[in-house]
Amino acid sequence: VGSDGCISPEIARLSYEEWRLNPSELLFLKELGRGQFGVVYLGKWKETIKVAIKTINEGAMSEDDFMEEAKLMMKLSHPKLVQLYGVCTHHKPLYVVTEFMENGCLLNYLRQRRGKLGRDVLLRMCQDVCEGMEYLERNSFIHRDLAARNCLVNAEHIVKVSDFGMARYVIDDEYISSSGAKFPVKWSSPEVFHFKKYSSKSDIWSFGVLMWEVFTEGKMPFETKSNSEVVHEISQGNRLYRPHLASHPVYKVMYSCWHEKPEGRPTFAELTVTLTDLTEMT
Ligand SMILES: CS(=O)(=O)c1ccc(C(=O)Nc2cccc(-c3cn4ccnc4c(Nc4ccc(C(=O)N5CCOCC5)cc4)n3)c2)cc1
Repeated sequence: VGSDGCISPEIARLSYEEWRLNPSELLFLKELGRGQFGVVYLGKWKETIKVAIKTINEGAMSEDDFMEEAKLMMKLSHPKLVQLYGVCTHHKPLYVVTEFMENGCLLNYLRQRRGKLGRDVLLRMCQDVCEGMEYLERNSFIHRDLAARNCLVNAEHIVKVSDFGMARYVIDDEYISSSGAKFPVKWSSPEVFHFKKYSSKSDIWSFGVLMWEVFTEGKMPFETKSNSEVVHEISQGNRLYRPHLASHPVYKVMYSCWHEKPEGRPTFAELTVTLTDLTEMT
């Protein structure tokens, strides 16, 4: 931890010297929205670099546990992961500073552009997410809340995975308890909504639902059903329908992610190959 109380990685992409995240070097420009932990701002760092600054409301996050994990999270670096630049523990609220993504979250992006995105673009978005997730799988890092709302789109319309692992630090019983209103049941595999047994194979289930979100251009899965009705449906073997924009080969891929047994589902490494083959085919 630096003298200013900030843990900060070297930001290799931006420069070669060690960058220290000093709160006095952060400039808040405008509010981007409200996240799970608090307000998210567009900011500038050292007057030049655009960043996203997530303020962490007191009581919203298990901060000590997060700080421990942050050191590892900063080492995770991949073109399809939203890069964590640093954390400022100098004062309250805590700031989590990441790479800025100009086009906001994937879910809103899909809804804003409904009817305007070709199937090839939708498939490439799924590939972007799959590449980021394959890197996490390779590093034995489980996301725990993969969904279109937790992916972001940059100025080049590249989709990146965000908030990986952050679900572990949320302090909100409605979100933590599998019977809570905010628990992401519609993105959860059976072993997760029954036993909270998280793995890269439960991330695969969520990825299948994310593919469904992409190919329905941002619809809510099981739109008319409550969480408990979804648990019943899935336990009966029922699954999400084929979106109109999804070809049968594309639907086969997302459907393979919803095998009842984790071992019956593909890995992200296998999915990146399958999705690339699909691109060459169509
Ligand atoms: C449950 S969990 O997994 O722990 C968890 C989930 C989510 C969060 C969280 O921070 N969410 C959250 C909420 C708001 C903004 C963010 C958020 C985070 N970011 C990180 C990098 N970039 C961004 C960004 N960019 C945006 C957002 C909105 C716009 C915008 O105004 N647009 C309007 C015009 O069209 C283009 C878009 C533009 C850029 N928004 C993140 C935190 C934790």
